[in-house]
Amino acid sequence: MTHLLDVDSLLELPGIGEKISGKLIEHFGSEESALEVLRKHDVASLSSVPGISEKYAISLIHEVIAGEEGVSIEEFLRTQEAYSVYEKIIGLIRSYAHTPYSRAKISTFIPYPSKRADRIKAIQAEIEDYVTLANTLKDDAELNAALKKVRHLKEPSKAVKSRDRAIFTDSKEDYEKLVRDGVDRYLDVYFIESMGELVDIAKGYSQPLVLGSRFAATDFPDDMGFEFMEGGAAETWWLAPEAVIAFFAANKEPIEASLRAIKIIRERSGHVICSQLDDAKISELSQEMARITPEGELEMGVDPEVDRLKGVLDRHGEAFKAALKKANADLHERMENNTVTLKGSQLLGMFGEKGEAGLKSMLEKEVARAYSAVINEAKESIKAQLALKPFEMQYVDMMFSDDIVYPIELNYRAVDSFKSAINRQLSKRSLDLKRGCAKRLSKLKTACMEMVREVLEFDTYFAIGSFAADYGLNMPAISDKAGISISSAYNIFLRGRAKKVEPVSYAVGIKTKDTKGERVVILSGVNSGGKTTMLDLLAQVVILSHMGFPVPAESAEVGLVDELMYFSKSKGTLTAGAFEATIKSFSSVIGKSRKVVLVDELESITEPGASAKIIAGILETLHENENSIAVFVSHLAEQILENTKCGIRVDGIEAKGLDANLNLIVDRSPRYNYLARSTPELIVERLTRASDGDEKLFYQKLLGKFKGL
Ligand SMILES: Nc1ncnc2c1ncn2[C@@H]1O[C@H](COP(=O)(O)OP(=O)(O)OP(=O)(O)O)[C@@H](O)[C@H]1O
Repeated sequence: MTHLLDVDSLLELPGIGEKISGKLIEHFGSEESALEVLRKHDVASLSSVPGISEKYAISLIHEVIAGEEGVSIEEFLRTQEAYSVYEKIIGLIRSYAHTPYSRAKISTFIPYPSKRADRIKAIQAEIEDYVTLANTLKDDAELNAALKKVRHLKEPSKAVKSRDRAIFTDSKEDYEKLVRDGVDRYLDVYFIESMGELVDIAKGYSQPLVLGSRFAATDFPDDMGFEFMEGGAAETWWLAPEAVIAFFAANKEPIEASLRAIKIIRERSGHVICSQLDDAKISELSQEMARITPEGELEMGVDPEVDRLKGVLDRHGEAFKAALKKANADLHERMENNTVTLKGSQLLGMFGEKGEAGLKSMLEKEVARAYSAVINEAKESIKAQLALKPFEMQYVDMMFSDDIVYPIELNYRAVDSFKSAINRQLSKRSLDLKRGCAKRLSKLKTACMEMVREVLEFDTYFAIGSFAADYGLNMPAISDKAGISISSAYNIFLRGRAKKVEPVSYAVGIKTKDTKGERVVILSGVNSGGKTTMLDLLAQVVILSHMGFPVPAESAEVGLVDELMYFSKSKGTLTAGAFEATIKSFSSVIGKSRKVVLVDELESITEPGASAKIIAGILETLHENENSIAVFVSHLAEQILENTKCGIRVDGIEAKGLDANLNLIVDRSPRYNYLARSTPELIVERLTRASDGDEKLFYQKLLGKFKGL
């Protein structure tokens, strides 16, 4: 078995060839990152690689575990039925997980053999805490809703590049660092070698930033607006705060959901989670996250000035249009109501030397008052509507012509200057605020990623705890010698299938007040009594307890083994070839290894006489192995016992009678040392009670035969 810690190439791992290795490296970026995913047993990430199914990802992780722990799932679950029971249990637990990550991770829990009793006990201790926790929190709707939104954090896939800002550097080192940190995804970054080159390219940007001191002393044209900064020292949060914020913005939902989940878990259960982030850090991170939108912008309400400027940009068009419309209407109305009275001399002046010009200037004076009044009203309304500051009003002033024009129109150049001025203010103020935000967030990135990982890990254990709490499971006592004893137990697969599940008690290989700890037993009983259900239950108990999980019993003791063999009922008499194959598969019971063997009605593989001999032989072999226990369900107990001399116990599930609805009343717990017969008598009694007339008389006659009448 290959341990991952000793491996530096994926190809050294079993199950990974050139093709898969290539896919993993391409997807995770490097061989080391791919190995890290395997080391973390992260099935969800593995199965997100195109071409890798979840089933294959799970089997790869099982290989990894086999290498790390020196155990393998196939060595424990030795038959297909044993594996099916394991898979069904895992399926049930998976339905309690809230995230694809934890759902997949649950499939990495496996049963351990007896040599890993330490591991089993360690898992037991951990799971027990989560069962207690789940009893408090499993139905907490808020917590469940929050957990559903948690997923691994990812680097943002798309970046919006600034068109105004760019970084120029003459240092190859600085340039490479900027590219490495992903700053070039958000701002253009240039490596420049000459001043001429710098000036040429920088012309295209309104906020060029030069890193390094080489060009600082140079005289540049004033209007280029260069900002200079020492290279090396500049951090990403300052140079491109959007690069830092983008990560948190893209992951806003899972981060905020994790924060909510942590708060609920801490407040409502006191469970220790994410100890590296105390309550103060959690609130700091929550506050920072509340400041940014999923698009990486500042949330409304963070800064009133940014909100005002954004409001101006959003609403200025409408405000200008409305003010202009009103100004024209007002001017029209004022002039409608205006009459101009001319004195006689003014009237005569019209025909004098200055003629029309004199009249126009006289009328202008009359209109000017009304014009300036409506223009002033328009400006005031724009100022009030957009909450403009005095210096911003300069641009508004320039929008209206001093000369009277009708209809009044806006000077669109002035409108553009106004918009640019507002935009400049907004980007400067946002940049300052984003830098503050990015500075604080950049310090929290590692802790934040760790936090989300822990919450996902929490959900895995919380799902196991919730499953155990929901099914009322209890931790079994673990012992050394092969054996199982369960009391008030029930088969978890019956839930939802049987109307009312009756708890059962049973023991094999462990001494109780009714048994001597016999290790090999035949379980006989009425049809539909619950024998198969009992075998399934025993398999569940063996698997769950070897995983370190609680079992479906009020109390249980389980002796650790190394293998589980479960053979289910064969569907009818087999062909000679299939019969041979089945007998061969039973040769695996040979050997002294510690094992639990469960077999359901092996007799149906061939005719009863031959079956009884074969079963007797197998039971004898198992009886010789001190380290194994076996339960064989069979209707041939008497014939089997005739074929062997070794002391095999026979237990029975017995029908006690018929209930008011003529259904069999079965005591589902096997009676020890009791050969339960199939109960044709009860069937005949049922027919008697359910019929009348001649038919009833006929059944009564048959019943009489049973009663010796
Ligand atoms: N403890 C129990 N509580 C409630 N219902 C049960 C219980 N055990 C078994 N049953 C129900 O009884 C029915 C028969 O069970 P099962 O198939 O295990 O019987 P069986 O003895 O193996 O029958 P057969 O001899 O016909 O194979 C099933 O429908 C099962 O759901």
